[in-house]
Amino acid sequence: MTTEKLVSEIRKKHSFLCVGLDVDLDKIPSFLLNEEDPIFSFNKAIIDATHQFAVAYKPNTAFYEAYGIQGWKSLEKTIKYLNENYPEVFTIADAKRGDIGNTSSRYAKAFFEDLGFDSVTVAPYMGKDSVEPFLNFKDKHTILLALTSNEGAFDFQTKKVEDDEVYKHVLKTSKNWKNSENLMYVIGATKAEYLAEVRNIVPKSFLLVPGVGAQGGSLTEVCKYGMAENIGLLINSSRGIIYASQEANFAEVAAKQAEKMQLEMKTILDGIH
Ligand SMILES: O=c1ccn([C@@H]2O[C@H](COP(=O)(O)O)[C@@H](O)[C@H]2O)c(=O)[nH]1
Repeated sequence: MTTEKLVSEIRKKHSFLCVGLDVDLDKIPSFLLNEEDPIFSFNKAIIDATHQFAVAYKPNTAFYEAYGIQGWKSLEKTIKYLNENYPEVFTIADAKRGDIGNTSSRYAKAFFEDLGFDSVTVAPYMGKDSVEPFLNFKDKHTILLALTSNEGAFDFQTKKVEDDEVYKHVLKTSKNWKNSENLMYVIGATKAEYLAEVRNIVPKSFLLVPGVGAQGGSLTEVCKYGMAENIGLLINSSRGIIYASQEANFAEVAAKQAEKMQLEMKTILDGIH
């Protein structure tokens, strides 16, 4: 998907909500465990109920890999279902990959060509040659971890090297890589106070912002400091939406939560036009 199409969907739906599909068989309603593929059945119900309020879906691959080959099959079915039934939504494989170039090119092929995701999250730690193979794919997006939502982000990402914090080096250096127009960045919602500085470096880039809801980040604060002219934000909520209820009406309750966030987003978008 092109960035222009993503922006147009955001404007059409008045939403920059990304729903995280982090499926844990211990947390889904127990009656679904009788289904042939409980993970896919859960995802399908969540997607069908929430798609009008969301512009993106983000399965975190860990939650699928944890169930072996069956989990990977559920992931394949989920992305196929999204691409066939809701081609207008932006899809993110939250896989946090990155390796020597030869290996990264295989990761890129797996997520972009074989599975058909629009984007994948990548760790910047191994540098340019580990990321550029992902950037070669037209209309596919590489979402680089810059300043993550967890406490451990302060171990390295905010440490100063040659007068700049490491996350700023990630932003500044990656801007010069080949096909850098295909880059987006992860900035945690719990680090909203850093967003003004982030925007000084990457004024137009899309930011994937996890950490609202269960991790305590604030949607309003993220928008205050992080919103760009082209909106430039995808705000993710996983547990806060998909596990809002474990009862028979779980999808309906998830939709209510998604709608609540979408309405907050609409109010913010209306306020800036
Ligand atoms: O900095 C980061 C990067 C990725 N994540 C992932 O996003 C979701 C958040 O889930 P919630 O349930 O809404 O807290 C999850 O898949 C994380 O692995 C992140 O939280 N922070």
